[in-house]
Amino acid sequence: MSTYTAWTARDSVGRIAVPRESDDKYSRGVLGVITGSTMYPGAAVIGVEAALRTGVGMVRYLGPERAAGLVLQRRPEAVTSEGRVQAWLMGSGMDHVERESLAQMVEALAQPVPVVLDGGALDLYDRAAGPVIVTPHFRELARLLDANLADIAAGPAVWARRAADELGVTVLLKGHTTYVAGPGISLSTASAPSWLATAGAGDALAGILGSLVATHSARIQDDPAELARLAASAAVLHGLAAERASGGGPLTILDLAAAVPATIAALLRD
Ligand SMILES: NC(=O)C1=CN([C@@H]2O[C@H](COP(=O)(O)OP(=O)(O)OC[C@H]3O[C@@H](n4cnc5c(N)ncnc54)[C@H](OP(=O)(O)O)[C@@H]3O)[C@@H](O)[C@H]2O)[C@@H](O)CC1
Ligand SMILES: Nc1ncnc2c1ncn2[C@@H]1O[C@H](COP(=O)(O)OP(=O)(O)O)[C@@H](O)[C@H]1O
Repeated sequence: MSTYTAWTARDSVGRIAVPRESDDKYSRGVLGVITGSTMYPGAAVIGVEAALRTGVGMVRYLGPERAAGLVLQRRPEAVTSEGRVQAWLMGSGMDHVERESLAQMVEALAQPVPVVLDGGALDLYDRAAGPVIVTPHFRELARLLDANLADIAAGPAVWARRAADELGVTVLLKGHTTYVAGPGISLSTASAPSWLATAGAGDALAGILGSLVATHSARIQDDPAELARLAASAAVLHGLAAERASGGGPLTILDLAAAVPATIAALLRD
């Protein structure tokens, strides 16, 4: 039996790193990003956009050339040179079989920093030297565990917990309700409108989470359960930004990303 604690907007406020006077771009945290592919470059653009909108010192984007060009066109703030990072985000918009960035991902995974594994990089969890969070939807979790999709859809809370225990990582299982299971911790949140069921929504969540992880890298090393709290906070932010972008109607994912700064400002104010 898995008992989940509801994670709220109020709980999430403490997971937003507000810069101090003494901060610079490096001390705030640098997120390394290896996402997108020649086939799906849009996922890279969305993830980087969402990460920057969430507030991080720098994004280093190291994905395929076509995606890098589009990322830079949209976000010239992104840096495409290698260098030190406080966390990695990888896999969104990547085919899990034909991974053109596999060598870069394996090299990055050898670094002992926290890593967010999404989409086509989920199964690389056992190659990571640092703390890992995986962010599957139902179908991806079924593939990862070699389980039945219908069983997962019928009991996502139980399956998120089971996946965390079996794989030895923190799991964020996506859906109308998001379930997060980590070491000794199970959290759930359902702050998102169903308008969020649109392509690219998961890529934005991964970017928001990457940003929160990069700005709390040291805290995660000290307390492994912190990764779950950050993940639940990312899902809350994602849901509230979706609500703001939607206003009761349809939304696009870049509108969601654009709504993240005001969502954070409102959370910090209230
Ligand atoms: N902006 C970007 O760059 C974005 C890029 N993205 C990336 O795109 C890639 C390919 O995504 P995709 O959904 O096309 O994957 P695909 O393996 O064909 O199908 C997976 C399953 O879905 C089902 N299914 C599909 N269509 C269906 C339908 N009309 N109606 C009902 N079912 C349908 C289909 O079921 P089947 O047809 O087999 O019954 C299959 O089992 C992926 O790598 C993702 O990361 C996303 O992150 C979004 C934003
Ligand atoms: N019906 C829904 N209500 C609320 N949120 C949803 C709903 N369906 C999907 N979502 C959210 O949208 C996102 C979809 O992620 P994902 O399936 O990875 O999409 P994509 O691959 O298109 O980016 C997740 O954050 C999920 O929680």
